[in-house]
Amino acid sequence: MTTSITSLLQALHIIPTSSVKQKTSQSITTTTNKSNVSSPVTSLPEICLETVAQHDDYSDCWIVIYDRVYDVTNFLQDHPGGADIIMDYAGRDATLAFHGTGHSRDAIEQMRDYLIGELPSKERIFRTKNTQVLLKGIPE
Ligand code: HEM
Repeated sequence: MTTSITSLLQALHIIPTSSVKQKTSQSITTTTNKSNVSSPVTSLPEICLETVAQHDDYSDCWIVIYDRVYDVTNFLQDHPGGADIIMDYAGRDATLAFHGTGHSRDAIEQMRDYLIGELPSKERIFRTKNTQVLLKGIPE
């Protein structure tokens, strides 16, 4: 369970993917993470929730997942779960619905194609300084 949460957080670039510390009975070794995860996002434009809310229809649909903003307008018709289910969250935060649906690693990788920005720090829920504290126990 911890492993799958760690993988999800790594794939979403909430925690680093570069290395994974593995505890063995004799020593702690550091190994390279060989999973097929692209390099972390560096800098993204800040987009506030008020702006996201203005993009809430089929011809212009933005959503927020884990404090990152995605323009999914061109993906709606290709979404395997259908356009309507995403439209329920158009212009809003869809993190819990996205996470609750149990998307595959491929789906998480695919999100990158639609990434356009991230929330300003004061509007973030997941990627905050406190999150870093909460994630302290998770291997980097
Ligand atoms: C950029 C955002 C999204 C991407 C790239 C994406 C991608 C995908 C992909 C590739 C699948 C196929 C199964 C899998 O590989 O996991 C899928 C299925 C699904 N997605 Fe999404 N999705 C996105 C957002 C959402 C959101 C916001 C919701 C919910 C509100 C959602 C609900 C679902 C559901 C219910 C399925 C299952 C469809 C089925 O198996 O019948 N998705 N999505």
